[in-house]
Amino acid sequence: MPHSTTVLPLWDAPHPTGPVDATVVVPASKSLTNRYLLLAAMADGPCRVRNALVSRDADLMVEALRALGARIESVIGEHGVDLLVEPIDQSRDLGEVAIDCGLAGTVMRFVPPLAALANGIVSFDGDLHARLRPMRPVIDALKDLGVALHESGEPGQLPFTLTGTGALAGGRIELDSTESSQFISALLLIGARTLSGLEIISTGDKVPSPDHIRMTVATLRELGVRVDDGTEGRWFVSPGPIRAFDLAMEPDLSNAGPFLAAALATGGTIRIPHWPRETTQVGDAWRGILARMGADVELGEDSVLRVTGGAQIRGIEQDESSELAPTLAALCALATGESRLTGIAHLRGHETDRLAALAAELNALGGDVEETADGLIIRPRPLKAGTFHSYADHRMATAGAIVGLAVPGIAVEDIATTAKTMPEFARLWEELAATGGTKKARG
Ligand SMILES: O=C(O)C1=C[C@@H](OP(=O)(O)O)[C@@H](O)[C@H](O)C1
Ligand SMILES: C=C(OP(=O)(O)O)C(=O)O
Repeated sequence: MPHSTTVLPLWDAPHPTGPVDATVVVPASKSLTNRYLLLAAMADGPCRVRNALVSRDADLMVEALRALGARIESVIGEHGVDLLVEPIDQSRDLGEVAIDCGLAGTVMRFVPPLAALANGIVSFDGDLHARLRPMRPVIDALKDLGVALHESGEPGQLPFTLTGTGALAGGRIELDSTESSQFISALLLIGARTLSGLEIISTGDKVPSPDHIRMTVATLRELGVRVDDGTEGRWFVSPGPIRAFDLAMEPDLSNAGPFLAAALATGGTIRIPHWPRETTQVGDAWRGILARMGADVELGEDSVLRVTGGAQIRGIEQDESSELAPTLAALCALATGESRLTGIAHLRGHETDRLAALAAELNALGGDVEETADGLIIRPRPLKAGTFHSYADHRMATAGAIVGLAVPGIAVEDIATTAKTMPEFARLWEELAATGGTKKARG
């Protein structure tokens, strides 16, 4: 998809004149917050989601669940915002409700199966870019489960309307999840609330972002749901209650990525407190990735992750970097050797076609980025000043900010798009950059 022709504001990416040295408190995980919110709406009692993410995607989830009858109240908690959730009463007649999915994959994929369990006529739509994101496997799975669903836009995409009858029988669903792990997660999340449970079979060659499916399974098990994932490409969720909970959300380790990248891009040090010692978040992979790229990485007893960049950034070969890929690609463009990112063909169906967008933007600045069938080959070249377009994609905007640390004169279009998962990004980034010294920056 070409970048927007609408004139969007430009943000002068901060270009520190020396190494940064900062501690950054990263807001809560989108993937965890939106999973726990959805599960709270189906739980067997009131729940508390502590230190919840407050961002566009999380707000859209809250509004979607409220539209389906959940009562959600926001209170100030010990470490941030806590959300108190009273579950949905499936027998209550909702009438007709409309749900705005924005550009949130977790809302557009996870909420329709929940709506099928509620009692009402529920329509779904989202941003213009959202209408391009694949939805076919969720739509077909719901139809296979007997849900009346009318596609009112392009086939297999938003918008559509379904009629929930307050119950789903369950059964066996086959679906091709090559384009997103969220199709499988969406069904796993509601499986326990169907009458006979759900058997989910993945028919595609591979399931992308497998860490996110493991996160879904772990979250369900934590709340007492029985999930059999013993056979590759098959899951069975037993019917049963979802236990009410009171749990705190971890910081978003994927969103920690751009800040950690700043240590490498400037040869400085970044500390991220509250780094979980055990986690299902894909972002924990930063520790290994950044060490392989030449950084000193240490997770202290105090749960602070400290990353210090070296004199150079090493190129890397990385498979299945999932939502980490845009951040990684920006860092690879600043490296001294070639990088190959593989196993990320499905990024073409993310907020934008990320493979095309990254290649276009880095090459426009003088880079040498080649799109392959399933990823990117990035050969470092000296980059020049210019505009980095965001394509309504928060991770494109943060990739532009990373390039701006090393290259003077980068203007990032629509930095506000980072509100999808981190509304405070520009402020935190400016504070981080201000810790740079006065020596001339590399690049
Ligand atoms: O389930 C989730 O929370 C997510 C799954 C992944 O989606 P894909 O499988 O489409 O990559 C990831 O990229 C997205 O940011 C969040
Ligand atoms: C792919 C992403 O988001 P979504 O949850 O909208 O799929 C992402 O945040 O990188």
